Amino acid sequence: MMVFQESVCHPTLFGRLLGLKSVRLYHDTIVIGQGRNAVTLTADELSALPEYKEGWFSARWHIYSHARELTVRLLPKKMLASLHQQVVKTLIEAAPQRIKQTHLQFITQAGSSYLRDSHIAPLSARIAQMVALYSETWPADKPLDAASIQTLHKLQQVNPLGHYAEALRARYETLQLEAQRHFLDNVEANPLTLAQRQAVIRNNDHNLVLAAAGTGKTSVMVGKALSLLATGQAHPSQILILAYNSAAAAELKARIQQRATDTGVPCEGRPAVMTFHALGRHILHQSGITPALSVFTHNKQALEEWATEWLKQDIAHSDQQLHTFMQMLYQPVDPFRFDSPAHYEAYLRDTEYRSLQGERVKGYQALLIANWLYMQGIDYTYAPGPPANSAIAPVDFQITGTQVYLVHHTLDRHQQPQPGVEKAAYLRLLSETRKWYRAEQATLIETFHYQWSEGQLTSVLKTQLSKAGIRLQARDKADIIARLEEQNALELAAQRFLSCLQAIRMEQLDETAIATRLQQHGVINAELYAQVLAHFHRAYQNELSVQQAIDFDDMISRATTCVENAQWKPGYRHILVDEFQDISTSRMALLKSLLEQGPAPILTAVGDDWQAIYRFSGGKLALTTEFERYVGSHTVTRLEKTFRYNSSIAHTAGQFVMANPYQYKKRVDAHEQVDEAQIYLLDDLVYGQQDATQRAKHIVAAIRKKSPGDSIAIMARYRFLLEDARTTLQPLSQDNLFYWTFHGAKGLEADHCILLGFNHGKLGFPSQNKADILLEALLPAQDEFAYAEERRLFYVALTRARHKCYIIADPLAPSAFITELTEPSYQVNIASDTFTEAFRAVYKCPSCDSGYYKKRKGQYGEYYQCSAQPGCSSKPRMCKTCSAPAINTGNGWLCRNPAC
Ligand SMILES: Nc1ncnc2c1ncn2[C@@H]1O[C@H](COP(=O)(O)OP(=O)(O)OP(=O)(O)O)[C@@H](O)[C@H]1O
Repeated sequence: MMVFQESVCHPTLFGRLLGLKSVRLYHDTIVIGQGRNAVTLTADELSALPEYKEGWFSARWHIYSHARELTVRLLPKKMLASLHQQVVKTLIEAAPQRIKQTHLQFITQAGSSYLRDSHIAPLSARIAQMVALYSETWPADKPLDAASIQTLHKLQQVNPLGHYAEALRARYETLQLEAQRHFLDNVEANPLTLAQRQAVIRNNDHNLVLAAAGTGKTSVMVGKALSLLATGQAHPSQILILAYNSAAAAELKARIQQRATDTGVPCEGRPAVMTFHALGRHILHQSGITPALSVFTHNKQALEEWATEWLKQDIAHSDQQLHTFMQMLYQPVDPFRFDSPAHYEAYLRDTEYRSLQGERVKGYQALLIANWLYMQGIDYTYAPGPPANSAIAPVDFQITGTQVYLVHHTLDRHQQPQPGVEKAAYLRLLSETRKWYRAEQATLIETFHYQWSEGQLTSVLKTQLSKAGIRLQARDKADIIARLEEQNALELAAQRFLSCLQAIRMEQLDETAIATRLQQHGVINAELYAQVLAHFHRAYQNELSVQQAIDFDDMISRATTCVENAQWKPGYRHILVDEFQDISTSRMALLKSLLEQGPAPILTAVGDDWQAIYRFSGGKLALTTEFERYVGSHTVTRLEKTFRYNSSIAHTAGQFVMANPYQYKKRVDAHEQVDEAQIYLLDDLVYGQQDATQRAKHIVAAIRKKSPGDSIAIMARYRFLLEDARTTLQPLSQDNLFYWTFHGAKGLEADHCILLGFNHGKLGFPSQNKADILLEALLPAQDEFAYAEERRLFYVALTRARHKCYIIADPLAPSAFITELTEPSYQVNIASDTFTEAFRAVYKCPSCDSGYYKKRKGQYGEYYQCSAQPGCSSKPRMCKTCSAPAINTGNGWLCRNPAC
């Protein structure tokens, strides 16, 4: 450090009268002026030698730093000259040392370590300052020593550093690849590939290791942790490794320890390998916060009971809450938002609206009317049936024991029906209907869609019914609540609220954010829902404080607060995160707090955007795909060589996942090249009967015969399918036979995989279960490609197999994925001609266009039913000649089989 001899130079008398400033040298600083307005510069900040300028009666002094230029005037010549000489002398004397230090800093940050983004600007500025100070303004009469000149010259050649960063990093990598060659050859069972080595060596502030399935992410995690220890870059306690779940954490921990022993890397106090939750618990514990874990975390039933009871109390509390609840019980839907009546009908087919009275009604607005009538104590008959005269429209309600009828029209204020409905025809029918009721001397009460959208529906109903002489006598609230309980409505609503609550907590949404999300998703009554959900969230938090307990989300969010408030100081210098594609907003917040509050730690995030399958539990894929935006500038290393599966599986699985244009494009090379397709598509027919698990059993037996020692995994989207398979396969030896759900198979591998359950429908794959629009809006955003997450899940499933993958599917009701896989470009080995389009066309339901006719067994023998039922109620017969489905054309039954 440069230190000045203390001295001061006050302005001349004239200068003082003008209020000009003094200059003082104190320790290593130059202080200009006095008191609060004084400007302070350290000697280290000077970017050029100061300039002394003499005038007639006084002198002035110019000083330069990187950030500013200062001039002090009207100073006594002699005093300023002496002060100036001292500063110049100090700077000159310090030159060789300062240049050396700068060089050392350069070597440390850009030569013997990976140049970090955060080091570029400060180091670059430092070099620029040295160059400016010691080469540009250097006095000719005091030559700099040769070594310093040479060093300065070298530094000048790589500045600005930003331009040379990649070259410097490449140089570092080359040196490290050589220096750590032996270690990286042996740290895992197989020598690491070049990309794996680069992922180990690269230590930018933020590092994203973007991989594909089976490319050895685990090897990178193990190799990186041990390399940091072996090269002395970190002490074990300075490394934190975060795994997605405890099984993965345990496996990683054991593997690191084993490999450390095998390679002789000292690993006492081995790196912390844990889940985000375990880290949260650790931080809370160390911060002296040790609340119990809520009973809700391990007893879902207790949680649901609490939520149901809370809802019950809440609606019992006020009429307004009950009213709100009744509006929210079913998701409001606006027929005018559908582009055709067919789409609206399809939506209605999939949604069952059940009124308080118990009947199934045709739409949301009819439901509101039915429930309102019930709550007002008015007995009614729903859809009393059209009168004999078929020229009039059917009405919706008849008030029991009266000639009062009620019809709700889907018309807007301008008498416009919903899109796709012909206005003239609608109005003609309406006019006929009115005429008919008038002639019958019956009262026809009419309500309209616009009254609902303008919030007037119930007040209109009230006025109209009173006018028609119907007495309204509100039912007791307790009766209504009892009715809701009988119908399980409170319990179902509580379950729905709880799913939303989970998303709200993982996504860390407040009331405004909830409302915004709901509005963006076009949810009707978004603000009302937001209010109620925020109210429910507060009640939940309150309940946890009453229990003096926390849940898993708290474990992470409260730990984040502890780190942010400096209640707990992180000491990690390296943070490695596995399965980064699945981390949630709240986990990211904890990670960010560690990065911001720690000793400038280095983050290495290892993930595969193709394998993001945990959106339902908060996994936010955008954190990976928009890493720059969420995390910051970074270095990407791609692992694109797979060791698990062959080129056939790599081709089919890769093409399948990349059919979604929103996924990253990757070229996955397989270690093992094969000429023939190794993914087989098989039908589920065994001796003419459909039985997928029997088919699986035959395949297992065949594999066992040919390759007795090989492992086999039976895999399905749903656990219940695995249970069925287990029962069927029970007689076979269970050695080396595994049963995995597609989600549970993440990270696992087997020689052969048999995949089941590719039906069409809600419990098929892809699942056609329509997600709740509320939950959809609250979960992390996803791309618009249909079944994007299910598609990734299929990718995970396909890539578990080392050798062969057998897909068993129903050719009569293939799911969309199977139909897609039969395209020649996928190069799947299709082992049955039942998957041809011509064959499928025979079974395709012409009524709903999405289902297939499936054979079922009933008490009177076999019959066909559409796989989209209950949404589709098409009822084909079985052709007496060829057993294919036959449909009613209006002129008789026609077999769908063209060859019949
Ligand atoms: N450099 C290598 N040379 C040979 N085999 C390797 C190499 N790296 C990893 N492997 C092997 O590749 C297989 C897959 O590795 P690993 O399970 O780490 O992959 P992964 O990227 O985690 O896959 P997934 O994401 O699908 O779980 C393992 O059998 C592993 O031993």
